[in-house]
Amino acid sequence: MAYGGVILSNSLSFYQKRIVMSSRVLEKNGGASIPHVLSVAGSDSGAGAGIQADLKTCAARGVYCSTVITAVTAQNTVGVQAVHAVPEDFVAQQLKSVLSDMQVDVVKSGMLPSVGVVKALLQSLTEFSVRALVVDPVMVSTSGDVLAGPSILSTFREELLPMADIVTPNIKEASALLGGMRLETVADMRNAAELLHALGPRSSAIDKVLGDKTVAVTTCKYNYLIARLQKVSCDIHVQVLYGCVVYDTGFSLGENLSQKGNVLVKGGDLPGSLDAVDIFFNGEHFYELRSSRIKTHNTHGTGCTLASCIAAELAKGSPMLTAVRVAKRFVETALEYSKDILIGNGIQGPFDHLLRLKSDSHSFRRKDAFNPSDLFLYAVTDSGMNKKWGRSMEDAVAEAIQGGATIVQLREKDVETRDFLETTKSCLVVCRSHGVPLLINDRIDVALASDADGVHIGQSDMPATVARTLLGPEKIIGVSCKTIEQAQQAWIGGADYIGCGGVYSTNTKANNPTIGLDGLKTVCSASKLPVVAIGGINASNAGIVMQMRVPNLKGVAVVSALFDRENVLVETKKLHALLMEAPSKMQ
Ligand SMILES: Nc1ncnc2c1ncn2[C@@H]1O[C@H](COP(=O)(O)OP(=O)(O)OP(=O)(O)O)[C@@H](O)[C@H]1O
Ligand SMILES: Cc1ncc(CO)c(N)n1
Ligand SMILES: [Mg+2]
Repeated sequence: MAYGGVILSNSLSFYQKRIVMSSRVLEKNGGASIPHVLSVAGSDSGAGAGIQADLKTCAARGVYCSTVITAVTAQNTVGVQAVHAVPEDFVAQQLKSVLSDMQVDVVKSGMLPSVGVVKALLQSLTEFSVRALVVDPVMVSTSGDVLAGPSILSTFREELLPMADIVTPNIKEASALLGGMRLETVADMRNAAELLHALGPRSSAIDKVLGDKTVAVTTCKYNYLIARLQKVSCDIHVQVLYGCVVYDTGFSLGENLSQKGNVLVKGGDLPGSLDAVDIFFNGEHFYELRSSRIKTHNTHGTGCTLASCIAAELAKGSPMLTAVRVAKRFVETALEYSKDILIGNGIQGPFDHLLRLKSDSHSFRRKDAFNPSDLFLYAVTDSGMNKKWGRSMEDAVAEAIQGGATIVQLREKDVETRDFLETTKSCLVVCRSHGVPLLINDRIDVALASDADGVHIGQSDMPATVARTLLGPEKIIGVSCKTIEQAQQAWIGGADYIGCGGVYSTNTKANNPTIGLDGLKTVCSASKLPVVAIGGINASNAGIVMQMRVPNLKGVAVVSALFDRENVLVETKKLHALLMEAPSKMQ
């Protein structure tokens, strides 16, 4: 059938232009388009909810997030102390700045403190097309403070909800939107979801469409498609724009887009419920989404997080129900991870979106990035030796530390990766409980996976600069160097120390030319990094190495002299005592 395909509303032609424009930009920069959520919300100074939660959620989900700030709140774990609404025209200005320049996939709204701000948002959505609108109808914080007053209700109901692809009220908000209806059970929540759907999402957009006899435009469709409605004769058909090519889907409006709106009534605050139950209703089916209720006080911002995660998943191309399920799981995981963290003195703390702050991985962490005096007695393990003497790696490490080792490196050339990772994790527990850093030889992947303190790499491993990029600024990187040039490269690459040797010949490294005491002296004198001497060092020659008193030499690294012995504890103690006695620059 004929559908003309040429009659475009202003917004669609704008969008078309933008597709063309952005493909030009992509061509020019050789870049790729990335999923993008625009969060239109309030700032929470405590950073658990609002804009800050949205930024962290999108970062955690791998989606870019731009922000339009509607209000600045003075807020903490106790409550909301003050609210400063951003002037409406300034909200409009921020919307224009972002939407006129960036290709936003999904808009997520949170705190909209006044009717004027809602109108500014609605106005921009008619000017700039996006694929979806997620509305979190924020009204009252869990602490009971009002973030958007009752005067907003009719605008929410009549103008914002109808534009939404999904609306995510909590129990109190659903009740307020439905004129104070009581919500006390899951059955009440279902009822509310149905009523809100009837009120709601997308319906008036469609009314507007039907009222407009020439052309109808809807702003979104998933999976990177933009849907467009067009009135042709008496039929309304849905057309889909993919890139700049127009397809007619053959669906008529009634069967398709009228089902588009979705409601999620969140039950985080449902009294007396053992599970955290949310009700999802898409106009056709109800889904009861359940997860176990995490016992924690750290739930501030769950609502904002859930909505921005839904937005992030939609931006990546997920269908709605999948996005909602992923988002619920994301909140549950973050709450479980953060249930014991302590931030603030109030009754409802924030949680950790990036799953990085937990105290047990930090309690014995080095405070400073790297302390060169840790190189004093450097124990390097060897699984062959431990096997020979019938002890586990964990026991060997524990004995070395008890004997005075100040840093440990796991040097395991012949173990399976899976076993190595498990061993590393157990050794980390031992090392952390003594505040001793644990490094991994060569295996950056194992260091990352186990969250060890760093790596020691050789000249044939990855360059220090690549290791630094992979490991980030906080991890320790040591590099084996024999020459001044290599030491210089290690410094440029962002290493923390160098291992210099072999000073004496050794069995632990085949075909490794020794550089002798002279070579060690030469490299140490030129090095900009602290140095640990390595290679054939034992109780009989450690004193000689140390008494050289060369600059930057901070300690000795030992393999066989500690681990190719029957009693690691005794040997380490012996070497430690010897090093302590020596009049050297090392300490
Ligand atoms: N203790 C909990 N354990 C597991 N999930 C929870 C818990 N509390 C809330 N949730 C989930 O978090 C999401 C947000 O729900 P909630 O009803 O708390 O929203 P909200 O009140 O708008 O949040 P807030 O105002 O704190 O930002 C829902 O999916 C809910 O089921
Ligand atoms: C700014 C802001 N937005 C949303 C909420 C709801 O949690 C909050 N407490 N603060
Ligand atoms: Mg809540």
